[in-house]
Amino acid sequence: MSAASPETTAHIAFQSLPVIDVSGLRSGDARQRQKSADALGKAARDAGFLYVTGHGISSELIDRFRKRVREYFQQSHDEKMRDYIGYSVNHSGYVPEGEEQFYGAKAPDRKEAYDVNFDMLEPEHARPMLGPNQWPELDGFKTDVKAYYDEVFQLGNLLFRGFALALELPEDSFTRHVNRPPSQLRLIHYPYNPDVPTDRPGIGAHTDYECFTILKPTAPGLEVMNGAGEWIDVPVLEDAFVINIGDMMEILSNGLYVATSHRVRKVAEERYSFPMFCNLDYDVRIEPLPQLISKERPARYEPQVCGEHLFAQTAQTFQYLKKRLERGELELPKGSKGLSSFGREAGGQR
Ligand SMILES: O=C(O)CCC(=O)C(=O)O
Ligand SMILES: [Fe+2]
Repeated sequence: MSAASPETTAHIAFQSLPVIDVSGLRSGDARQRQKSADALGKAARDAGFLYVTGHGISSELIDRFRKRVREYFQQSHDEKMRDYIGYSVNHSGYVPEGEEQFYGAKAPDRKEAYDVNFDMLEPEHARPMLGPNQWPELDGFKTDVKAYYDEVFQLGNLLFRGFALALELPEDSFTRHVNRPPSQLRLIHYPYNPDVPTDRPGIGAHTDYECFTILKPTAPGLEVMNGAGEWIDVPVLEDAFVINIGDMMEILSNGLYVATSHRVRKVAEERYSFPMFCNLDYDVRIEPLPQLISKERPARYEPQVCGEHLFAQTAQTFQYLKKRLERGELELPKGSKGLSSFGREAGGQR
C-alpha cells in the first residue's frame, strides 16, 4: 500500500459512494455490457471507490465463509500461531498483531489477519509469493474459504473485463494476464476492547498496491478520501461489495483512474473485513497501456514488474520477511523501490 496525497487525486467531492449494478457485464448483448462498463468506469474516474451490486455471489456462500473466519479467530493465540505466515512459502497464514510494520506509523494497527493467496500448486511457476497455500486444520475452513476466494476471483475477472471496456480496450486486455496472479484475500479481524485506552487506528491512510480491491466489511469504520480531501464514511451495504482502484490500475490506465486513499478508524465494535486484492500475473510489466498514451497525454508512470513490486513492498513490511532478508535467505528483486518511493509519498502496509 502507499499513501496518496490528496492533491494527486482527480476525484470529485463525493459525499457517498456510487452504487453500480454490474449484472449487465454478464449479458450476451455487447451493448448491455458496454453500458454497465461505462457506469463502472465513470464511478472509477469520479471516486475510485464504489459499491457493486448484481455481483451474483450468493449470501449463503458469504455467510458460511464468515462463520469459518469467526471460528478461526476465536482460537487461542498458540493455536493460531501453528499456521504463522512465517512458516509458509507463499506468504499465506496467520499474521499476529505487530507482525506488519507500517511505514511512518507511530504504533502498529489494532488488527490480526489470516492471509490466503492464489493456491499455486505447479512448482515450475513458483515465485516468492506464489506457491501452495498454508491452511489451518480447522474443519471446513479450507473448503469454505477457498469457495469464497474462487467466487470473488471470478468477480474480479468480470470487473477486469468491465474496466477494459470502459477504457475502450479489447475486453480481454486485462484478463489474458490473469492466469496465476499473486491476488491475495485477507481475512482481517479488528478486535474491540473498551478497556484498552488507545487511539490506534484500525488501519492508517493508504492506497492499495494492486489493480483493484473487492472488499466485504462486516461493520462501519472504513473512510475514503474524496476529491476535496474530506474523509467520507463507507457504511455497510449488505448485498454489495466495495471496490476500490489500486496503484497498478492507476499506472495501467495512465492516471485515468486514480487510487483512492482510505483508512479504518479506531473500531467501536468487533469488526471483520475481507479485502481481495486483484492483480495481474507475477511477471507482467505494469506500465501505461499503449492505447492510453498520446501526445496530449504522455506516459506518466515508470514500468514495474507486477509481482516483484508487490514482493519488494511486502518484504519490507513483514517482520518474518525482513529477518529472511537479513539472514540472506531472500533477496529483494533488482532495482526494488523503497517503501516511500512508489509514485506518491509513504507506504507499506500488509
Ligand atoms: O478493513 C477495511 O475495511 C479495509 C482494509 C484495507 O484497506 C486493506 O487491508 O487494505
Ligand atoms: Fe486498503
